[in-house]
Amino acid sequence: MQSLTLNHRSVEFPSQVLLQVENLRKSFTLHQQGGMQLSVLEGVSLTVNAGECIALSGASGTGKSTFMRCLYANYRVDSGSVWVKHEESWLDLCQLAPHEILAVRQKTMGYVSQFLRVIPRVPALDVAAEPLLELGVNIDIAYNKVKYLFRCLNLAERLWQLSPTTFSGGEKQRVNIARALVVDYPILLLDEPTSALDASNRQVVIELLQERKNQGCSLIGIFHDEEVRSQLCNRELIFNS
Ligand SMILES: Nc1ncnc2c1ncn2[C@@H]1O[C@H](COP(=O)(O)OP(=O)(O)OP(=O)(O)O)[C@@H](O)[C@H]1O
Repeated sequence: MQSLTLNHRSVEFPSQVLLQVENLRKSFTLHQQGGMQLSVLEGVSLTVNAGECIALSGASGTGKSTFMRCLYANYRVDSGSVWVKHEESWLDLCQLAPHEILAVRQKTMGYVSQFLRVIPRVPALDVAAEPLLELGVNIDIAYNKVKYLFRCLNLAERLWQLSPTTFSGGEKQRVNIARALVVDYPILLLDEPTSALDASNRQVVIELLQERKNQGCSLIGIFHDEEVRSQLCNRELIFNS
């Protein structure tokens, strides 16, 4: 067991745990509907160990994406905690200042969103290398790592120096995956990472993610694809309306 004190609270989790969600509650205020409160998460808890893959499952509209956004601290929660093992400390993401959240995102928690945000004129190589460069990694090392991932993901070499603005959905998705895998994050959040891919590229992504799992990375994701779920996931967290 590891015991640390932070934010006036002592937390203790077994050493294999990387993420601990406690009693998370999130509601939305619908301002356009007379300030009506929509309660989406009503006390969700989850423990994730190193090397585990958890699928967030359940019908449409039950709160899977909302939960993911809370895990990445995109949403302010009503109550509850998201404890993350960041370097050797336990931090509650729900209590952190913006610059501390940024540090967790840079080193500990990667996120593969469904859609790549692209900037015209920035080449795919730079888009994918950016998270490593922000960590101060030498540019040649960063480019080599991205090139390795692009090759694994069958992204045609003629595209590497082009901005992904005009790429197909599947090409953009592979750039996005390379961008998330370029850093060895201990935790990866995945929002339908293979939704735009054909079967052979999907299999490549499954294998790359399996490799990360074997190295001890925790994966938490929304995987509508049954093939991805069956090959990767150890457990499901089922959301109900
Ligand atoms: N920013 C928001 N403001 C108001 N309501 C929201 C907001 N985001 C989500 N909701 C509502 O919260 C509920 C859960 O949405 P969420 O996107 O988390 O579901 P989901 O399980 O991911 O659905 P799907 O599988 O269709 O993507 C829905 O009723 C949705 O309308």
